[in-house]
Amino acid sequence: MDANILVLGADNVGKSALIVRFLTRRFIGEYGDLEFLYTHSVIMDGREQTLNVWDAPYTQQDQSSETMLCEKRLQWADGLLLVYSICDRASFNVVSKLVQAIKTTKQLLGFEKIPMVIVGNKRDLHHQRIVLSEEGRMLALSADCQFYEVSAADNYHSVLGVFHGLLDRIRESRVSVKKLPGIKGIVKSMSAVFNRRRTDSL
Ligand SMILES: Nc1nc2c(ncn2[C@@H]2O[C@H](COP(=O)(O)OP(=O)(O)OP(=O)(O)O)[C@@H](O)[C@H]2O)c(=O)[nH]1
Repeated sequence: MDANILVLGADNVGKSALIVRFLTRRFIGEYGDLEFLYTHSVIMDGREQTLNVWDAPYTQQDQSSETMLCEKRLQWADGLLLVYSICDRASFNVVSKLVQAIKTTKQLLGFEKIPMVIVGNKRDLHHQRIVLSEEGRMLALSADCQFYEVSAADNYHSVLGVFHGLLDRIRESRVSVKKLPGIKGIVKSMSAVFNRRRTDSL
């Protein structure tokens, strides 16, 4: 399975840190503020898979648009990772706004539901915590997605869990789309019934 993962969130919440931790197991401290598209092969369930991870900045245009901010990005993405910092209330508000904007964009453009996870990063800074875990959990519940609190600085395995959780959801969504019969499937099953009748009556 190949997958495109779009990482969204306010500045300085640790988007690059999470991606670099996942891809290299390392936390290097400073990442610059460039926009990056990372392509990486991982072995999951014994199979090689290609992941494209887009570290997308939160632009002026995103901030001014309530609805269509993500149109092109949503078209590209198979899964979304929305990140805030537990020490930064404004970054949590950005994720709430993104959830709303994604919902509206999907409704307006008739997109399929895109698998998504919400991540509260910088868990190691619990003494500076401003956003309660409960608030993150409630937001994820309202967005019908999974919620994680992690520290890109402290813990590789929890970051790995975030990406694997999202990849599982992407895989599940592909299976459920395949299960829908679609028009071809319906025609196929109807002709199977008619053919059986015809052969039965011979
Ligand atoms: N204590 C702590 N610091 C972190 C953690 N994750 C990232 N940081 C720090 O937070 C700062 C911002 O991290 P980045 O990964 O550059 O954040 P970003 O969201 O990609 O930021 P932009 O490039 O501005 O969009 C850096 O100084 C990181 O070292 C974390 O889990 N804990």
